[in-house]
Amino acid sequence: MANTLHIVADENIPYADEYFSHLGTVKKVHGRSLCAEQVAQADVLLVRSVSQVNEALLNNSAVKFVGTATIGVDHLDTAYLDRKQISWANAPACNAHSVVDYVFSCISQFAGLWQQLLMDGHSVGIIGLGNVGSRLQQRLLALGIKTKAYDPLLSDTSLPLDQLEQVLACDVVCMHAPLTNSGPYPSYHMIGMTQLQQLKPQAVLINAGRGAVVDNQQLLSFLQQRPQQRVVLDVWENEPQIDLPLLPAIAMASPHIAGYSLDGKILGTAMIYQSCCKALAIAPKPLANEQPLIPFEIPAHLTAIAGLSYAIKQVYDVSEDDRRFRAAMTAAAGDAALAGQYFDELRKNYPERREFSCYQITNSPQLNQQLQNWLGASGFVLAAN
Ligand SMILES: NC(=O)C1=CN([C@@H]2O[C@H](COP(=O)(O)OP(=O)(O)OC[C@H]3O[C@@H](n4cnc5c(N)ncnc54)[C@H](O)[C@@H]3O)[C@@H](O)[C@H]2O)C=CC1
Ligand SMILES: O=C(O)C(=O)[C@H](O)COP(=O)(O)O
Repeated sequence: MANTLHIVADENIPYADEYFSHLGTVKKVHGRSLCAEQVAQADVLLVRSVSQVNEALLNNSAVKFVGTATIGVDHLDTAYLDRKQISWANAPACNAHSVVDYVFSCISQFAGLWQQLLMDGHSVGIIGLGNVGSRLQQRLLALGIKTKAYDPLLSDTSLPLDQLEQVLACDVVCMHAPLTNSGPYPSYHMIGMTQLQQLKPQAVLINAGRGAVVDNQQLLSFLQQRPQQRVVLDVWENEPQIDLPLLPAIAMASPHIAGYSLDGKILGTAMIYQSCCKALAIAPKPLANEQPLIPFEIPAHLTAIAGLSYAIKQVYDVSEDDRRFRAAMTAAAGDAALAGQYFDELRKNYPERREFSCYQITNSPQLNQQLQNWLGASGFVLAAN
């Protein structure tokens, strides 16, 4: 079967040619406007979260494998795919550390927040303790920060789980639940006015899961009543045409890029390549992806908290995402279609961002012990003494 497949791939899947071209022809498409005609002749379909993969798209095609280079699968009608015996795969955890880096960068944006979490016993609540939530929890616990976690679908975890009310009462509340509309705990609009009112007034709410897990209209009403509440949104209802009046009320805003580290994206491609080869019984070709560590220094005079914030902001400053996003939305001047176009363009042209684990702090032996410990716990690589 090798070299004969018709592969249709979202143009925003990095290294699709490098991975897939030995299997056949790779045709690039615009993911958001993908239509049935474009997949009619395809054997393999490779998508991102912006393509709805369902009966309407695949009914007249011979697609045998669908791969999504993402963690989330809410854009796939997996029941349909299973019924039609079309193999499919996502890329679990591919960009999970990227999302955790995003949360760390957000925490660094709020003056005094690291101090409160690291020194004053403040806590982080996590909604959805899967691949992202559990990695976030591990890094926070390694820093000595208290966490609470709500995940009603997990029965087996070594750490105790909490009620939603307890998680909402934390000082930082991070949402990492997938978007689901069915089952015993559908997440669609699970955070509405009632839950928002349970937040502490000084708390920070971060949604880096899926937009519609938070009811955006109720969020806007809530923020009109409580404008000082700090809310971070990476994901929005009805992307790319977000509710523009909500934006000024949001403390830190980004266009669904929490998982957009280069490392997470490449891993997503590699994972669906492996799954595709397995599903079609093709031997995968070995592809080296070893990247050297990036050397990085921290001014040795900094206190531990200042040093941690410095390191995070130097390698990934989410306020730059916020600035670009607001500028683009302002330039759209209330034109919803244009705003949607700019939202997608920001994502398509996202600057290269590497994960914390790609950076080696070369002068770490000269830093104070507390800072060394915190940098290591945050995911940075420390140079040997
Ligand atoms: N903003 C971004 O760029 C990114 C967003 N995501 C989103 O984050 C979500 C989570 O990613 P992973 O942790 O890798 O997924 P996962 O599938 O490993 O874990 C999700 C966890 O959420 C739990 N969950 C399901 N419904 C819930 C509910 N109603 N309340 C609380 N918990 C619930 C599940 O039991 C599971 O443990 C993805 O589904 C995706 O939608 C993922 C990557 C990047
Ligand atoms: O992996 C996921 O799930 C995500 O949310 C991705 O970061 C989404 O990226 P796109 O597929 O929308 O480019």
